[in-house]
Amino acid sequence: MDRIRIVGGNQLKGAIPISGAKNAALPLMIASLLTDDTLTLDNVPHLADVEQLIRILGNHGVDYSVNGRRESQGDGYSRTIHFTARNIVNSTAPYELVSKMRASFWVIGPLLARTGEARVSLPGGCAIGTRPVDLFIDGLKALGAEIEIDNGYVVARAPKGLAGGRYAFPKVSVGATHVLMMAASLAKGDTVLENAAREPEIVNLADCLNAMGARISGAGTHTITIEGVAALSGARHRVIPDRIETGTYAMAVAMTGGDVMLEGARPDLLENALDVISRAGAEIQPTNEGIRVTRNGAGIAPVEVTTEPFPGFPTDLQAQLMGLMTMAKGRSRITETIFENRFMHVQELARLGADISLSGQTAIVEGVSKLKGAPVMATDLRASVSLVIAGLAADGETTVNRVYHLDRGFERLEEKLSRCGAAIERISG
Ligand SMILES: CC(=O)N[C@H]1[C@@H](OP(=O)(O)OP(=O)(O)OC[C@H]2O[C@@H](n3ccc(=O)[nH]c3=O)[C@H](O)[C@@H]2O)O[C@H](CO)[C@@H](O)[C@@H]1O
Ligand SMILES: C=C(OP(=O)(O)O)C(=O)O
Repeated sequence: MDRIRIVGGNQLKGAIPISGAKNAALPLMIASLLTDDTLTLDNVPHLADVEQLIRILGNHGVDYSVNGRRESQGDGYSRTIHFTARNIVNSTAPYELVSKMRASFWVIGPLLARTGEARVSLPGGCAIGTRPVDLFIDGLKALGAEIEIDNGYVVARAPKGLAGGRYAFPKVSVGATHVLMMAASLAKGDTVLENAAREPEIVNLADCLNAMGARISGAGTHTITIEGVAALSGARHRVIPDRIETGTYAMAVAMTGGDVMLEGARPDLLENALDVISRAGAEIQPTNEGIRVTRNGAGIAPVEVTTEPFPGFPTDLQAQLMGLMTMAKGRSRITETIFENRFMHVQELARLGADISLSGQTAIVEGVSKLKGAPVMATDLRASVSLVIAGLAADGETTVNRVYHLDRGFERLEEKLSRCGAAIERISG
């Protein structure tokens, strides 16, 4: 199993290219199930989750080629992939595939809309929380689907097709908003989604669906309206830059000090997080090339932050912020409101010398003047990169184990950081 070895203490200086967003690429790839035409996606990141979803879509009959070839592009960076679902050969998504990646549950919307039936395994819980699917079920029922749970599978049927409807989410859900937007695009009549998620990835998907012929308005606001159409066509669409990767590297620079250009990053995708990072003492400068992050001289200032749906501070940056705050000059408070169990990095950060206590859903971080390298274990995707951030500033050597978590969502992390002067390497095997 691969590990990441870091010797802390180097400042970061240089440029980091920001990859296409994992959380935008996944729903866009799933949208290819909605048409028998080719959907071409540019800027698809080279990540374990993307490779896994390619396998899952293949099970339903989606063929793909990468820049005209079936294999990945040599350099391993974000690439163009063509997806074609000429026929849906299988509307069952089995447990073995769905359990490996939660977002694969989202195939339920397009499969049901296109074929009138879908049998998708319940994804089960995951390290960060129980993550139920009740909102997907209630939302699809509002579009006329008949749904039952059978043997661990959600079995959804709409023999005469889906019909437009109104659904008000009792709680904001990114995944359920993606799924209902896709399903409603092929329903008969109009759909209104209230209290919809407003994340940039929702807007990216709506733009792509509209390019395929859908009629969606209001994406990015609380209320999304979808006029159903009889069929969707192919399109070419670009995956937005990864705002979580952007925020992660900005925090890494805030942690080590230095001067890094985050190439291709879009400040409008993470205003709240950038504000927090500048309150912590880093200088954030949007430019034509991306976002320049610098921190010279002054130390890290403590902050009080609560995670919220977009445009609030993202839960996917909570662990990284905690890594940064371990060395702040004072006490920080970080409250997690999205997932009930997203604090597993606390124990691992403590192994590096961090002083963190938990009070319910709030972590109280007393900044320390020094961290000391140690072997640590990644427990989930964002937790793993919080350990990298801490390791970059810790004295001596930190080894991050279970790097497969990191590979789900960070393209060539060790290469991007070592090019900026970090002493970081992957140890294979
Ligand atoms: C692949 C992807 O894009 N993943 C992101 C997506 O996950 P995901 O789409 O799974 O997250 P949701 O927005 O759905 O979850 C938000 C909250 O709603 C709850 N919930 C959700 C659905 C449901 O049917 N019932 C229910 O109770 C969840 O357990 C959670 O507490 O948004 C999360 C919140 O920004 C991010 O952390 C994830 O990185
Ligand atoms: C939690 C995440 O992903 P997923 O929803 O796929 O678990 C994430 O990207 O941080």
